[in-house]
Amino acid sequence: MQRQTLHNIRNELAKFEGGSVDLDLDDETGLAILTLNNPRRMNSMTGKMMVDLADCVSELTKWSHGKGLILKGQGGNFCTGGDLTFVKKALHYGGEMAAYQHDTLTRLLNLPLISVALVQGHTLGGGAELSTACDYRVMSSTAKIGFVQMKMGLTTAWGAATRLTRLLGRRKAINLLCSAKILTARSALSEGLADYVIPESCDDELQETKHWLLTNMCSLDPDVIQSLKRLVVRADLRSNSSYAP
Ligand SMILES: CCC(=O)SCCNC(=O)CCNC(=O)[C@H](O)C(C)(C)COP(=O)(O)OP(=O)(O)OC[C@H]1O[C@@H](n2cnc3c(N)ncnc32)[C@H](O)[C@@H]1OP(=O)(O)O
Repeated sequence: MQRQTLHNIRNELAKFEGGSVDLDLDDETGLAILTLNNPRRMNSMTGKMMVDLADCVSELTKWSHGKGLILKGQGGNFCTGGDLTFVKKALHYGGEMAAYQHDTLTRLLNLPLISVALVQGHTLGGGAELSTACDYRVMSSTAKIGFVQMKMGLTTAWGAATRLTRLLGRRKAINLLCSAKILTARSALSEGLADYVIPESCDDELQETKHWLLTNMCSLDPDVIQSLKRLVVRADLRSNSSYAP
């Protein structure tokens, strides 16, 4: 989509206030923490949060010290999708909102950083979609995740149908999207949607996720990691060139 069009959508979305998306860069570890911050509404996303997220992703593209990124929610839940108060007011703007989120989440997934969604508490609808815009999903043992949009008569709108199909294959993607079932962390792990379930005994899940990322994927220099991720993105785009965007 044209940058000018995205710019116009951005100006409209910014009018729907509430919450924020906050970015913390740590040059020493090379890890960035991206936090969805609307905890009274379970970190569901307002228009302003969509704009914040787009800005954070743009800032991350310029971060030369970066190796990894953890996307999380504030206060024990990841995200319950679109903020329904905002979504109801912006129903006439659904197509534009979807295009804007699609652009942001594609840029997020293709960042030259290894990204992990720390899935805690409720992760529903658009929240489940957001989690698929990361390379990996680490889940709290009590977390639940579900693509529940169809219960509201909606399809996924933030690109998850494409990303889930790439991640799990057609059969599993269709099943998760068309059943709207809500998976426990254990079921998500066995389906291949989650990559690691944090042990119940853990008392600092963010620290555990940082450790998992640093030891498994981010032990090399930032230059090497960023180059490898770019190669993987290029290979993925080439092998999926027949997909609609
Ligand atoms: C883009 C399209 C989409 O994302 S479609 C999917 C939209 N999301 C949903 O349908 C989830 C809606 N929320 C729920 O079903 C429940 O809140 C769930 C997550 C099951 C939690 O239930 P429970 O533990 O009883 O908490 P609760 O309902 O009292 O919620 C606490 C406060 O959070 C709010 N909240 C939660 N999710 C949203 C949301 N998506 N948009 C706006 N507000 C949300 C609730 O309204 C509640 O607020 P309040 O305390 O009543 O002021």
